[in-house]
Amino acid sequence: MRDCSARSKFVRSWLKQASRAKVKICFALCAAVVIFVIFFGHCAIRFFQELYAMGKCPLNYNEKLKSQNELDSSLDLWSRVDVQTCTKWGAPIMWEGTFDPGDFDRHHIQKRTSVALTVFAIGRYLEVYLKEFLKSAEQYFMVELPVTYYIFTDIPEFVPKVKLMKQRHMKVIQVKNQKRWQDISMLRMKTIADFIESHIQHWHQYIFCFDVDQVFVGRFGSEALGETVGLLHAFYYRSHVKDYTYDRNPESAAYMVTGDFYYHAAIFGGTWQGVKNITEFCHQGIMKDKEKNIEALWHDESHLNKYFWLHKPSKVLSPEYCWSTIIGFRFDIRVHRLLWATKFYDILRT
Ligand SMILES: CC(=O)N[C@H]1[C@@H](OP(=O)(O)OP(=O)(O)OC[C@H]2O[C@@H](n3ccc(=O)[nH]c3=O)[C@H](O)[C@@H]2O)O[C@H](CO)[C@H](O)[C@@H]1O
Ligand SMILES: [Mn+2]
Repeated sequence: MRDCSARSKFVRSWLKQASRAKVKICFALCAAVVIFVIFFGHCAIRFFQELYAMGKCPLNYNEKLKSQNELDSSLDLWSRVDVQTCTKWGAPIMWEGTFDPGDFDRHHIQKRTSVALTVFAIGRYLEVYLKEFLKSAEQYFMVELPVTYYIFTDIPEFVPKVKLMKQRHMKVIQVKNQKRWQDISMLRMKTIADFIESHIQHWHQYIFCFDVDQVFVGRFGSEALGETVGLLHAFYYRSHVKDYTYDRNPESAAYMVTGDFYYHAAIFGGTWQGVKNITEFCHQGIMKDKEKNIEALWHDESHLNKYFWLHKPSKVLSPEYCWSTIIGFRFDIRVHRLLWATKFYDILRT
């Protein structure tokens, strides 16, 4: 009897000690996670984000896209099973490994494709970013094709001289500066729409519109060309749709409840007709908001997201096409094609 009660006493005290040890281990683990998150901040959160699966291409295994465009239907979508390689409406999402760069280049050289690149460098953005942007574009942007850079600036005389390759041209267009950086960013839509009407439609089949605060570091080639082209935002391509930062104000023309992806406005493109539709739509939305004295959460980007929700892009670029090293290493980003430059908002923005 006595033996039995001594044993149960021993077991109880052992259990007590074990549960105390468990509590201590749990506490230590929680503290480690909190310290990791505090010290590595956003990086820690983004590290865990990679574990969140992207959507799935709705085709059967090894099936090709059913596109009228022979190049899209030749894409090897199943060479990348770690990422989403097509959208639910059948547009390709361009990832390293899914396309043959030579096929696209040969096709566009034969079609005599000519590309316009628009970039705005207003105020201090001109001296800080434009030279590196242009120099790197000469190395990596559609190098097999004729390209004209259209540079919109308030101080044309400060545009840097950059040596251009054969078939490459540069034109500088003077525009007014604006009091607020938000207006500089938003007014680009109107300026681009007008310029397509007055000039680009007569000279180029395709146009790509870029932010200036970025640098090309790898091929950004003719595989990116399509009717309308949107870019997956590097910070959100593995986020849940409810975490996308769409405009949530029902009063705004950019208001969205849900969507397909979160697109980054630092790059968009397409045929001149496609980009004219995009930029006119965004400008009209921006003006409707101005009449109500409101502004969408992420300005032109919120309106661009609304456009691509209502009118699906015919091609989507993976975040390889505009990566931010702040996010850190990701297994699915096999090449960097363009990188965000360092942002100096406090000294650059008006
Ligand atoms: C992380 C982040 O905050 N992203 C938002 C921010 O992008 P960004 O922080 O990338 O915006 P940004 O400062 O690069 O401005 C957009 C572009 O407008 C031009 N520019 C702008 C200001 C200026 O004084 N001079 C000039 O030339 C320039 O080409 C620049 O690249 O703002 C955009 C406004 O559309 C979008 O809302 C983006 O989601
Ligand atoms: Mn930018």
